[in-house]
Amino acid sequence: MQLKQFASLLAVCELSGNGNTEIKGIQTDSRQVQDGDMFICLPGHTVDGHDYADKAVSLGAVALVVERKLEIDVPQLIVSSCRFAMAVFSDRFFGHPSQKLNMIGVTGTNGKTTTTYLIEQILNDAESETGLIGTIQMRYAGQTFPMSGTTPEALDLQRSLHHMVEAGVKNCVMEVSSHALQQGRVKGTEFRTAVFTNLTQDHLDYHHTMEEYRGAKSLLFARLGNGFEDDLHKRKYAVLNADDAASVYFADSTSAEVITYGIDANADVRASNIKITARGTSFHVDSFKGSTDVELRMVGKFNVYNALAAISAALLEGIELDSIKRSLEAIPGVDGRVEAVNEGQPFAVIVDYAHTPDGLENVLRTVNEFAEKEVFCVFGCGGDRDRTKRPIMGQIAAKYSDRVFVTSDNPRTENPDAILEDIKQGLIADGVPSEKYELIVDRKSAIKRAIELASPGDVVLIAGKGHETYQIIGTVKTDFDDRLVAKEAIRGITK
Ligand SMILES: CC(=O)N[C@H]1[C@@H](OP(=O)(O)OP(=O)(O)OC[C@H]2O[C@@H](n3ccc(=O)[nH]c3=O)[C@H](O)[C@@H]2O)O[C@H](CO)[C@@H](O)[C@@H]1O[C@H](C)C(=O)N[C@@H](C)C(=O)N[C@H](CCC(=O)O)C(=O)O
Ligand SMILES: Nc1ncnc2c1ncn2[C@@H]1O[C@H](COP(=O)(O)OP(=O)(O)OP(=O)(O)O)[C@@H](O)[C@H]1O
Ligand SMILES: N[C@H](CCC[C@H](N)C(=O)O)C(=O)O
Ligand SMILES: [Mg+2]
Repeated sequence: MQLKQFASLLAVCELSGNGNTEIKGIQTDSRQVQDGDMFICLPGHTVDGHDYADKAVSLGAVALVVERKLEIDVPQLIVSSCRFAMAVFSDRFFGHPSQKLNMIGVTGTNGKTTTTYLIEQILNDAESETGLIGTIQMRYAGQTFPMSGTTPEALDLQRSLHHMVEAGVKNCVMEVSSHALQQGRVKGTEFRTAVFTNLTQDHLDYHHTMEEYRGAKSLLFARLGNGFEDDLHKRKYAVLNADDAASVYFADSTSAEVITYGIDANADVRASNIKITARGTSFHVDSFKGSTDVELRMVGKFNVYNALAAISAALLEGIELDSIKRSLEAIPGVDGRVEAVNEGQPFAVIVDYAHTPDGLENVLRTVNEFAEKEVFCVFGCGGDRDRTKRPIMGQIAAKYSDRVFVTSDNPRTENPDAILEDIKQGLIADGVPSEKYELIVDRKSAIKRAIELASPGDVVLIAGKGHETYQIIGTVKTDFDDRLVAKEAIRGITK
């Protein structure tokens, strides 16, 4: 594609230099630039991409996209927003891939990864080749790719969607984070269905207030378009959680047809007769396409919500309820979500990714349902992230556990002890007796200590890092896997 063709995609775009310059690829990271690339200078939260333009050119960039003209002798497109230009250019360069895929986006504070996994499985079982993008990985057509975050930047996203199209993928189910929505990472991506899981506190470091956070999430629904089509396959849907108050706001934000799911409130897809055991969760579901009973192998009432969201999205794809039921019942669970660690010890050890107040409360309520004796909770909170959730999570841990081991999550560039102190403030405010909790900054020691103190019939919940196989302390990422650390600790006591 030539530079002038990119220029023609925007109303406000000044072309400086040779418009016939051939563009072989697009890059936003100077370190990745190859010969013939166009380099887009993104003004970031920490550094400004404009400062890396020289480096990009020295590595072979033949054109720049900038918000202010740079004194570099190379053709440039001067635009008002490089982020917006990135979305438009990437979508066009890769041939509008989202229009060739059936896109299902899932947003919400908790449950996105789980819900996308359920939808992926149901669609794949129905022989509709499906790609997945989210926190744990990206995968399609038998290949898996690691992810550095939950939702990729527009450029990486459009490139990946293009590869999916080339690989013959038909559907793509992806997690859409509030950061992504706010930063326009999914601008240019056409979704057929947008699914909302729930809205509870998280990310207030970034979105400042719950209203702002909700506003970011609403963009997914607002951008759906109306999809008032005779052709069923072109219609658009908003799948909303009837039991979450934010759904009313999202229903107002969208022109698409709204399908609701829930347990308490009346809904188009509704569960009843929920039974939770240590091995799974069963429920009855009534939907606009019939009724059935489902036996999930995943525990927790929250997983009923995730299953209902997946059932709703799958029914909209025309998949039979019986087939959906079979797929859901076959799913063993999602990596690092209520994952049992079993080395033959006489107590349960559960690793879970709960890293928000609501997530922690849900998982603790769940383990309390099957704990024969005491519940021990090992958890921490991530550094350089929402600080206000820390004392609240401390209070929740103390409320639903018999013993709490406050430790480090990913401290990142914050002082790990200071994070533990923030959590402790919640415990003090609630008058939790000091014998009930310990502050152990080293996560491995905290896990070891909880496992050493556990007695037969107890449950040790290790929350916050789930599938993560690393720990970030400062800017250094080292290998760390809660499941492996727990196994090692169990072997230590059973030797
Ligand atoms: C706040 C935020 O979202 N930050 C993201 C953002 O970083 P940034 O704006 O700070 O970028 P920057 O480092 O200032 O760089 C600006 C530009 O200069 C370029 N650069 C930089 C250095 C260099 O040598 N050469 C160069 O060209 C960069 O490639 C970039 O284009 O753009 C980066 C590149 O895409 C992301 O990696 C980074 O995610 C950071 C690591 C992050 O932690 N993001 C989290 C908060 C996040 O987005 N999380 C959500 C999940 C949340 C949920 O649970 O719901 C997610 O979707 O992952
Ligand atoms: N529907 C739900 N409601 C509340 N909590 C949930 C729900 N589903 C999962 N959880 C809790 O949240 C944790 C994370 O679940 P999951 O990874 O599916 O969420 P996510 O939205 O993808 O998270 P992230 O924002 O990190 O991508 C789980 O380990 C569980 O403790
Ligand atoms: N997607 C979440 C993941 C948090 C996981 C937790 N282990 C942490 O590092 O804080 C976030 O970016 O806030
Ligand atoms: Mg996720």
